[in-house]
Amino acid sequence: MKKTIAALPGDGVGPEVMKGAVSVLKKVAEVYGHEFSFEEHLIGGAAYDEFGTPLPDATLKSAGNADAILLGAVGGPKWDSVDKTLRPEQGLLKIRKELNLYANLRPIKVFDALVHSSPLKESRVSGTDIMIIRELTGGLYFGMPRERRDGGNTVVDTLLYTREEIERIVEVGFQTAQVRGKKLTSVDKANVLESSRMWREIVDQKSKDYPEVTVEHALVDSTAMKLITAPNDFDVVVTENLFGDILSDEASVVTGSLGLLPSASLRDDSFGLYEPVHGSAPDIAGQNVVNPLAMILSAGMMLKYSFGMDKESRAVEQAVEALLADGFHSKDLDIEGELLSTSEMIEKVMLYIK
Ligand SMILES: NC(=O)C1=CN([C@@H]2O[C@H](COP(=O)(O)OP(=O)(O)OC[C@H]3O[C@@H](n4cnc5c(N)ncnc54)[C@H](O)[C@@H]3O)[C@@H](O)[C@H]2O)C=CC1
Ligand SMILES: CC(C)CC(=O)C(=O)O
Ligand SMILES: [Mg+2]
Repeated sequence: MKKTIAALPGDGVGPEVMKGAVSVLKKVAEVYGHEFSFEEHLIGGAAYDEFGTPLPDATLKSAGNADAILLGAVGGPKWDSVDKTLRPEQGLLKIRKELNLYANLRPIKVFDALVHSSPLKESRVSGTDIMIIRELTGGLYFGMPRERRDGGNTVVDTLLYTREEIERIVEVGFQTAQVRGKKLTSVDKANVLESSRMWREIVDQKSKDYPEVTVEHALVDSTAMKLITAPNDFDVVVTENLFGDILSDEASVVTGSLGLLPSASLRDDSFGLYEPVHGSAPDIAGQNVVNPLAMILSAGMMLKYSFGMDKESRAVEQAVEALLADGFHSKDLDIEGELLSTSEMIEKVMLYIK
């Protein structure tokens, strides 16, 4: 199969991990007889430095015309004083919104080789396999107004959702639960927030269409605790933008490292944007120590969700699983075995692709 992939490395560790995704995909193409071409474009702070905007029109246009998008990460202290509308993170929010990528899938899977490395009890984390489905184009990150008033002494952010926005993400939650363990945990703050109360109503209405799915409503604060104390109790979690952002970083503790979590941002066709859950990690950027596996696993998700290449996607996941089982690891992973640099990890994944 021939596919064009937009590669947007971004800032900080973004370019380092992007090299991993591109190299591994080239290896997959060679082994499985595909033709992948990569078009690289600037986004985030790198784009701001070059063009004065974190999402140049050319980047948006070619990314939108590609078969799928890979994105590294954006942001960093270098752009702290940039006007708020031009900050690197605004480029990321805008590409998600413009391309209508409203469903963010964040698998939280504990690899057998890493159950010891989790700071949590081994018996708790073993076998954990959660799919967090985060609404990605609404809520607090997008609602207007968002401003300072009264000479800067009052601030406003707006949590706004339409019924349609909630319905479509809740539908993704039910459909995912239907083909997985048939359990859906809907996470909200319905004891306080009006948006959460409507969210609950919609989940209850939709549950009538999915009688086989067991639905549980949970408040976000106690869910944050249970994700750590009983991660195995969760299967599919559906939640709004901010809660999903926070809970997924938290859930990375269960897996052993934030550097292991991939994500897919999808809409209703097969098009998608694939990026690690982590950010630009400026504290370790340029040191060849960042864990490239979250980005590589995101490329693996792209093969499955955008290209329908299930066996190729499995090959990527199995390569990662096998090299970890053999003890090869980056600095963030606390396991026995051989410590590798980022570029050595990438080479190793390529060798394990079968
Ligand atoms: N999708 C994106 O582009 C995102 C961008 N950001 C931006 O990234 C910048 C830094 O944000 P932080 O809060 O520090 O979050 P971060 O996710 O970049 O880093 C948090 C901590 O985890 C470590 N870490 C992250 N990824 C790692 C990996 N693959 N391997 C090893 N260690 C890893 C970092 O070194 C750091 O200590 C900010 O400008 C923020 O806005 C944050 C989250 C997502
Ligand atoms: C710009 C932020 C919303 C990025 C982030 O933290 C995320 O999507 O996980
Ligand atoms: Mg985040």
